[in-house]
Amino acid sequence: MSLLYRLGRPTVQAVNALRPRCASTVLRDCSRRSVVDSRKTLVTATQRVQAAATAQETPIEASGFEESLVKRDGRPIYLDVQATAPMDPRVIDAMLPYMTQFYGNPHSRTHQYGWESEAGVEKGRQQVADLIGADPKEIIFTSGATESNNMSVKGVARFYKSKKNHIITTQTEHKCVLDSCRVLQEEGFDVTYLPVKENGLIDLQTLEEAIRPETALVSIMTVNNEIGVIQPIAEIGKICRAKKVFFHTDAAQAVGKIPLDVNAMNVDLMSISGHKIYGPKGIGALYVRRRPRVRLEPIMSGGGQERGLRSGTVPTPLVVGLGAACAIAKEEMNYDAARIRALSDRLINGITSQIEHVVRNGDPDASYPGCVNLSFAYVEGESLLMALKEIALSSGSACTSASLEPSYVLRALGADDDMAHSSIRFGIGRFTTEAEVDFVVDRVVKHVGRLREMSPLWEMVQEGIDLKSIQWAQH
Ligand SMILES: Cc1ncc(COP(=O)(O)O)c(C=O)c1O
Ligand code: FES
Repeated sequence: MSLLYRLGRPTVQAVNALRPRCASTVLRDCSRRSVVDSRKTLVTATQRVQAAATAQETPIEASGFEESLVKRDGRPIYLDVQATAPMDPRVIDAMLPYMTQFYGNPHSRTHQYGWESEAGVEKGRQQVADLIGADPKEIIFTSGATESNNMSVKGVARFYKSKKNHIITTQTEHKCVLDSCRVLQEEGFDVTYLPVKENGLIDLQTLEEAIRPETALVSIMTVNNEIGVIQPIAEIGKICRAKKVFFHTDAAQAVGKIPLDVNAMNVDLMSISGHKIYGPKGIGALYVRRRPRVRLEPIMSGGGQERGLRSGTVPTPLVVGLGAACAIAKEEMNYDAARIRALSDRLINGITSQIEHVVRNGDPDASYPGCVNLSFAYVEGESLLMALKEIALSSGSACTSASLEPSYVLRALGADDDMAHSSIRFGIGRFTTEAEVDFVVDRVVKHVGRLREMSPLWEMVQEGIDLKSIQWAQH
C-alpha cells in the first residue's frame, strides 16, 4: 500500500517529511489574473514572479542555520496556512478507501455500495457536528466556506424578504460575504457594514444600535483571515438572540483552532471550510440551526439532497476527509494551540527584539496566535515579500494577493496606506517547526535591515527628522 499506510500513525516529524507539495506562493496563485496596481500600471502575476526570480539581491551573510532542517525539498518554507493548509496524512488515510473500494453513491438506497458510502457520509456529519456542539441533522455539506457564506447570507435574506430587508455585517468580512451583500443590495436589500475599532474588533453597542425590526440577519466572522482577531461571538450571539435576529458566523479560520459551541454562543448558522483545517479542498459545511429553526432559500436546485438545501451528490471521500479533519482537530486542539502559541511568541519576540518600528496589526490578546500580521515601517511589503522568496508568505488574503492595493481590512482598522502597504501575514500551523520559525526570523531581520538601509525615508528617520513634519512637493 501507499507510503502513508506504511507510516502508521504519523508523528509531526513524519508528517513534515511528507508535507504535500502544496506550498503555493502568493505570486503563483494568481497566474492568470492581471491587475492594475495603485500606480495604474498593468502588472501580471507572471511578470511579478519573473521579477521576484530576477530581483537583484545584495547577498546576505550566511545565516548559520542548518539548511537541511528547514529546506526539505528545495521549495520555500510554507507560512501561508490561512490561504490553505496541507492535508494531514491521517485525513488522506481515512479518505482513500472511499476512492478505491467504497465508491457507491451515498444516495443509492438499493444496494450495499450506496449504504457503505452513506455510512461514511453520516460518520463525517457526526464528526463535524461534534466539533462545534451541534446535532448532525444540522450539518449541510457544501463545496467550502465560500458556498456556505453565500447560502447563509443570500439564503436567509431571500427567504424572509417579504417581512425583512436589512442585513448587518462588518467592513472586514471575507470577500464572499461582502460580495453576497452587494448582490443583495442590487436586489433591494439594505446592508449595514459595521466599522471596526483600531484593534479590529467590532463595538457591541454599535451592533446593538444597528439592529432594526426589519433586520433579518447579522453576519460576523469568528476569526479574521488577514489579522487573526477573534470577534466576541458569544456576546454577539446573545444580542442577536435577545433581538430575535438570526446570527451567521464565517468560522472558516476558527473551527478546529479555537473552541466553538453553537449553542453556548447562540450561533444560528456557521460556515466551515475543509482545507483550512488540514482537510481536503472543495468541501465545507454549513451549520443550520433547527430550534429555533432557520429557513433559507437554497441556491442549488436539483435532487433535493441535504434537506433540500444543497442539491447534488454528496462527495463521500471529501466528506470523510472533512470528518476526519474535524475529529483530529477536536482531539488535538489543546496540543496544537499550545504549540502554535509558543511558535507564534517565538516569531514575534524574535522579530521585535531585533528590529524596531514593527507594528502588530489587530488586537494582540483577542486573536488567534497562528495568524500574525506585522507591518514593517519604512519597508514596502511587496519588496519584502520578493526578498523573502525562501518563504511562502502573503501580504493578506490569497484572493486579493494579485492586487497591489493596500488591504481593505487594514484600512478598516485605520492603518495609513504606508503601514497597510508594509504588512505581511505569517501563518503558523500544525506542521510548522521551531527551526522554520527561527529561519524566518533570521531572514526577516536581515532583509528588513537591508531594505531600510536603501530607503531614504529610513535615513531621515535615523537622522531624527519627523517625517510627518515634511511638506512633500506636489506634482
Ligand atoms: C474567513 C474566510 N472565509 C471564507 C473563505 C473561503 O473558503 P473556501 O476556500 O472554503 O471557499 C476563506 C478562505 O480564504 C476565509 O479565510
Ligand atoms: S483564499 Fe483566503 S482570501 Fe481567498
